[in-house]
Amino acid sequence: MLPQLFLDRMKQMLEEEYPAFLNSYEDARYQALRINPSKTDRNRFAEETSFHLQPVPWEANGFYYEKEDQPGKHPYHEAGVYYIQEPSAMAPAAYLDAQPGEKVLDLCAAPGGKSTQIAAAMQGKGLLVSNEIHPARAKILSENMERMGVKNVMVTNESPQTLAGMFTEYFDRIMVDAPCSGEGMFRKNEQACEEWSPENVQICAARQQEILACAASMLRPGGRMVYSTCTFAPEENEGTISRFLEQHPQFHIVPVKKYPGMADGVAAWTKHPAAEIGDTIRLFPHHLHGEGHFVAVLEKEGTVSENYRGYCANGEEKPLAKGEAKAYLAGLQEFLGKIPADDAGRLLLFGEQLYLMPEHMPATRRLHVLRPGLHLGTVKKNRLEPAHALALAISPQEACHSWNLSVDEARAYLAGQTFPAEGEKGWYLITVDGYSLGWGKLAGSVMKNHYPKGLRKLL
Ligand SMILES: C[S@@+](CC[C@H](N)C(=O)[O-])C[C@H]1O[C@@H](n2cnc3c(N)ncnc32)[C@H](O)[C@@H]1O
Repeated sequence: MLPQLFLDRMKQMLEEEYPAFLNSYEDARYQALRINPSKTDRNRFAEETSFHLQPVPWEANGFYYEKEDQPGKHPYHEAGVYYIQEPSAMAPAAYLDAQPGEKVLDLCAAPGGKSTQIAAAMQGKGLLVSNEIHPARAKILSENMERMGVKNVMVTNESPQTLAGMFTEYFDRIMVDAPCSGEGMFRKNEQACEEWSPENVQICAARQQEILACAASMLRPGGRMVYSTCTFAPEENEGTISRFLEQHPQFHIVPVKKYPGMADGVAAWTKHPAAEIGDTIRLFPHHLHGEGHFVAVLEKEGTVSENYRGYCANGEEKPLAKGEAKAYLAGLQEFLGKIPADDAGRLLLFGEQLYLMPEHMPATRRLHVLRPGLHLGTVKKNRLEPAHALALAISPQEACHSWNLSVDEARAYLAGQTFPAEGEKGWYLITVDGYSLGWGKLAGSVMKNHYPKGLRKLL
């Protein structure tokens, strides 16, 4: 049941459009997935798959699918070939327009829809800091980054305030997908509906102001910040952005291309609207194929020189010294083919865990870091055991040995089964139709299953 006070306010806001808005709650919701370009080519995938895909206009890798397709139950999902994401929720990261080689922060990142989308745009180059304040959600975020095979991400579990104390004018781009009252997700998420109240809208708006102030100080001059919510409440959208611009005059709203069905932010819905508030974007379910969302693209005045670095109180993390790294590089060669020279100089030992750091990764001390780059392996009795994350980040050509499975065989592998196999003994990258899934270890004609126990499932 939709809250009456919410409906009253929507009626006041939408006037003659209100019946169409209300009717949209009768329709089935649109479902979509985003193809992972580090694993497959979107055009080839769209042609070859049995899923019924139709493009999402605002995200090149985004496709609507039909209910019967059930992409979440296919082994390709576990292989990170795609990420299931609400179509409107693909708009903010598309507008962030992150580039390979940049330093990007996703401040409110769990479960990782926007972070995995930003990572795709960065093509493994540069530094992505994906942060989530809630520990349990940060863990899910970290697992999703792993599944999508992201190499250049540092996953942190911090408050925006702690990060703002560490980084000053450091990031080229920042995504603020703020916690909000979730009105746009009422159809998807009944809990959001039950927790809604006018008081909570006010609480969310105040929190958004604090988060945005932290983000503002971490963005470099000339940098881009995207603010988004999944609520219709003007206080949290036009209101939050207008107040932010009043307090941060060095920022302005960037006018961006709007796709058919996207509407303008509305000045009349807030008391002291910023001059260009109409350049923000409203997504309504009665105008386009997706749920309710709001997006504002902001830029900070100024320019920086080419070798600009920004300030990080921690400085850069130091990699393992050449001599020490040598033994680990030798260990890696038991399951990885060649290691590029650039990568060999960025190894990091975190307890018994070996990582490949993103370029210029901040030092991890005084930060809660769940993933300082790509997890390569675990040191066990002077040997190196390959990490699950590594399997998902490489192609069969990069592994010493690989073993391909059909979709049905992959289902059995994901459930934890071993299978008969012949070949040289050792570690094998297990793939489904050529897409990496995990590791197996061949000994005595049996491929032992090394798919992580915590992730095993019956699809
Ligand atoms: C809309 S969700 C993020 C969704 C995510 N960007 C995605 O695309 O998958 C907002 C996130 O903000 C987090 N959050 C809650 N309170 C916060 C705060 N005070 N500061 C920063 N983040 C907060 C929530 O835990 C939640 O994960």
